[in-house]
Amino acid sequence: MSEMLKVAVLGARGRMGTAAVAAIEGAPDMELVAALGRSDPLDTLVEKGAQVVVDLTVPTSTEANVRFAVEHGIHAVVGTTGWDAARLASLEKLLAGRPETGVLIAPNFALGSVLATRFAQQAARYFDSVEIIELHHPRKVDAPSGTALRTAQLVAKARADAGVPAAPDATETTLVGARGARVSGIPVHSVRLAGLVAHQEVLLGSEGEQLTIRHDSFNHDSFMPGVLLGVRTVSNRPGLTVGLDGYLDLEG
Ligand SMILES: NC(=O)C1=CN([C@@H]2O[C@H](COP(=O)(O)OP(=O)(O)OC[C@H]3O[C@@H](n4cnc5c(N)ncnc54)[C@H](O)[C@@H]3O)[C@@H](O)[C@H]2O)C=CC1
Ligand SMILES: O=C(O)C1=N[C@H](C(=O)O)C[C@H](O)C1
Repeated sequence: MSEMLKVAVLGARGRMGTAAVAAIEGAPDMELVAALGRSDPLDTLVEKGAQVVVDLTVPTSTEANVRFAVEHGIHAVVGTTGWDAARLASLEKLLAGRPETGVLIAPNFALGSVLATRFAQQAARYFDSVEIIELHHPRKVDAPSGTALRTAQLVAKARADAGVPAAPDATETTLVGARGARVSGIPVHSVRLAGLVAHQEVLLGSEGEQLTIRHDSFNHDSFMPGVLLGVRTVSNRPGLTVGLDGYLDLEG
């Protein structure tokens, strides 16, 4: 029998962390060696011999956690938001000195969400206008969501690559924020509403028609197959991968 993969979770008592701990404990090929909260020392990862760490913490903690893991040769699967271009570039530099270590930064682990973003990329060039609405529970600490940021960046790139002109918009706003925030030129609107979990709509419009690409996560279990896929794959993918789509065959 092959050896169990030793996995640790950071942010283990949060919404995602709690679900990840249960998923890892239920996986026949994994052993949960540490489940750490905010005040637990990162040295525990080394003491417990973690091979893969799953970071599900907060944007202000995640970079230091991942850097610690990489510096100690531990692969990292990261769901936490807050990884802007500067942080990613700095992490890539660190990984260059650790060529055997893999890091996955996944803005969204739900397969449906990954597919929805891919479909939006594919559709982006065919419509005059694109806007994104992301809707989440009110305890979410950041806005816009990491998923919306990535979707907007990929949609904008697809439109730029195809030479699509900027969306028509003659509006003169009388209140700041009325047209959402611009991410790579794409308007992104954030809704925070009691009862919601994680949802996103990409609205694509042209004269006389609209395409809506919507994904809904109704609970945190929706993210767990992606987390487990990340944990199983990361050690075979040295360097930095951004987006779970990097571990999936979506071309077929
Ligand atoms: N990639 C994905 O599919 C998903 C990503 N997320 C993201 O994951 C992150 C966590 O989300 P939630 O679980 O909803 O938040 P949460 O607030 O329920 O949990 C975060 C936990 O991390 C702990 N924490 C903070 N700093 C820490 C540190 N240095 N070490 C260990 N633990 C620490 C907090 O005490 C808290 O228990 C957010 O950035 C969220 O946007 C959430 C859902 C899905
Ligand atoms: O905080 C959340 O809940 C979520 N965060 C991620 C994001 O910001 O995109 C993923 C998902 O939307 C849930």
